Amino acid sequence: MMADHVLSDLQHGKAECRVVKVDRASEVHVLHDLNVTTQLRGDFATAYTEGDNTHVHATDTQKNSVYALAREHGITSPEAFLLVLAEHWAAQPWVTGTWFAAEQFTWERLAANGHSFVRSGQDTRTAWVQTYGSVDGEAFVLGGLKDLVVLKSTGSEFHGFPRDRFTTLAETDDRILATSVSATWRYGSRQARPSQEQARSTEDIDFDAAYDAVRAALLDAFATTHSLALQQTIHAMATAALDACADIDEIRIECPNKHHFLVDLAPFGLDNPGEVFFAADRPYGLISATVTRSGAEAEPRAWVGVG
Ligand SMILES: O=c1[nH]c(=O)c2[nH]c(=O)[nH]c2[nH]1
Repeated sequence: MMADHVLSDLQHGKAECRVVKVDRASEVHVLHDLNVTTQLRGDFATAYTEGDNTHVHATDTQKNSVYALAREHGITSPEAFLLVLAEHWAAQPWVTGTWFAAEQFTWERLAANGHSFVRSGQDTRTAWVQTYGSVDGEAFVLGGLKDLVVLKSTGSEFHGFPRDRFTTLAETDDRILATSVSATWRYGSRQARPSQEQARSTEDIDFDAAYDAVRAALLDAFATTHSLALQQTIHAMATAALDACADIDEIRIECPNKHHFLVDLAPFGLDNPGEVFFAADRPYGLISATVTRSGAEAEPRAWVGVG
């Protein structure tokens, strides 16, 4: 009976290792505050079928590796740190693939001295690295952000949509457009190799500069696009990001449409010329798209397991 069943998609690792690294090279300290998840793929089947753990790299060991490699290699950016983890784990026995994710929280240094900080920014930076094969196999790097909440109080319209017997939505040429942007982008494949030789090419990429350029482009496109639909704004943000950062080949954006409904104040003898809104929290529209640089190849393996 057992032989009829097929075991697949084995992965194990440690979720949400919170690591805070303080660079103390000068009196002006630098903080990196990450939430790291590790996952290994490989020849681990006998742990599942027989409880034989001979090949199982304990999730506790994976957690320890996060802290030890932070000390040995430092943390410059979430992407670079995940590449360090990938290089380490891809070289271990029985590992045929790896998957790492990180969130990075932002701290802003206070003016008083070099070692006091305030958490800043509601949005969170994200990154993923995954590898296929052992040391010289292929690796893919994604960067991103989530919870980037933006709103414009005019410059947004929505009309021309089909009407059927269930349609009640009024057409509008002036509404609030509000959303919480989740964006994930793929760095060009030349950057991503955990082997010694290819690791050098990852040094060519300034992941922090790329992140800053993409985030700024997303915000600028949101603000400056006169929107006829959130779909159009998403497309404008994605193309602006690709134009702003040559290091990325593909970007996925998902946006909830955070509806703001004009309140009918007529029962109170008041007009409402686009001033008083009810901010609904649910249900919300949910709109997404991927835009790939012209001529770049799609890399579905980069996105496996990335929600
Ligand atoms: O920008 C929008 N896109 C839609 O697809 C949609 N659907 C809807 O009801 N309102 C909106 N707004």
